[in-house]
Amino acid sequence: MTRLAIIHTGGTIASKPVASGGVAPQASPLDLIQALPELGDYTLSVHQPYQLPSPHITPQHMHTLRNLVLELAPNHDGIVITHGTDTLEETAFYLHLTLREEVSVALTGSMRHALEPSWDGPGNLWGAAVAATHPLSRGRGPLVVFGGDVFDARTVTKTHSTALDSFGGYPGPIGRVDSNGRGPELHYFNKPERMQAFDPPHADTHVEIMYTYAGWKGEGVKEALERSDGLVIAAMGTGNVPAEVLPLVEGSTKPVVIATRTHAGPVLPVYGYPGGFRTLLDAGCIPASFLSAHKARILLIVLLSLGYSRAQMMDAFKRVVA
Ligand SMILES: NC(=O)C[C@H](N)C(=O)O
Repeated sequence: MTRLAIIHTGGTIASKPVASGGVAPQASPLDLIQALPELGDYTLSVHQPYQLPSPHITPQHMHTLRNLVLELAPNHDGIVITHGTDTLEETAFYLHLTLREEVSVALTGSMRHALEPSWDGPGNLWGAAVAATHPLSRGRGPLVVFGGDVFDARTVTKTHSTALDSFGGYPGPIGRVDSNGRGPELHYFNKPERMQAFDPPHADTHVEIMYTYAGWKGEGVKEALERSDGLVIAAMGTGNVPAEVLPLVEGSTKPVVIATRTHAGPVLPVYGYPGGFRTLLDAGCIPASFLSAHKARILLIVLLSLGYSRAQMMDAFKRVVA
């Protein structure tokens, strides 16, 4: 039988109402497993390194998870990780950066909890189990499976705060898993680009994100650079910031990465006015390419923990989005 490991980390898929009000991740992993009889087709091993709402997940939790995946991979045909949806894409990207593509991992979660009439947990778990163990998935790196869509970990993002179909991203899904009435059918349209896996010793470097807005004069940049190991700025458009921000990052000894706050597209050195991305490049900033600010932060954490120089960081950011 196909050997499947399920790693439960919390999130709405593991949540139920709590006495203090609202819902929180408190359910036993067995509740979810029992809700999906199809898991009887697999030899299962069940793991729960922590049980957290995903806003409580830190990069160090991601690193623990990555080590657990490495431990389980040799004895399983696929690994599913259940996770809260709020930071699922950050964990998926950490795994994308730190696992070799042969390791078959699929992350999933749910938008409704088990006591709501439309609980999407079992269906999403089923899709993730099919994708994680399917021979066609091998070599595609960590995947995110949600509502039948299969996404690669680099481009996927949460696009809606409540809808069941809450994951998307640019350019979109790379595959689709459905039931044909007798069993699963998985199709791929695309293969994610991969790179060599980084092997960071830990993930506890401190990187902050600042978000640009019209009229920002760079309040907080100096303090953020003082207390952190590096900074990511979610800049406007192709990577531009108000003129006042330029002198604050110029010649910084800490790495400053520039991403775009738009939902898709790269940063590019088009504009040469003060604060235009061309001037930020001249000031020593590192382009995040197509990465969102929160994914650029994950990559910067990995590179800092490896002790990369600024030139090596520039190169790594280029290669992650080849
Ligand atoms: N749908 C969810 O899982 C959201 C939840 N707040 C979490 O990320 O843990």
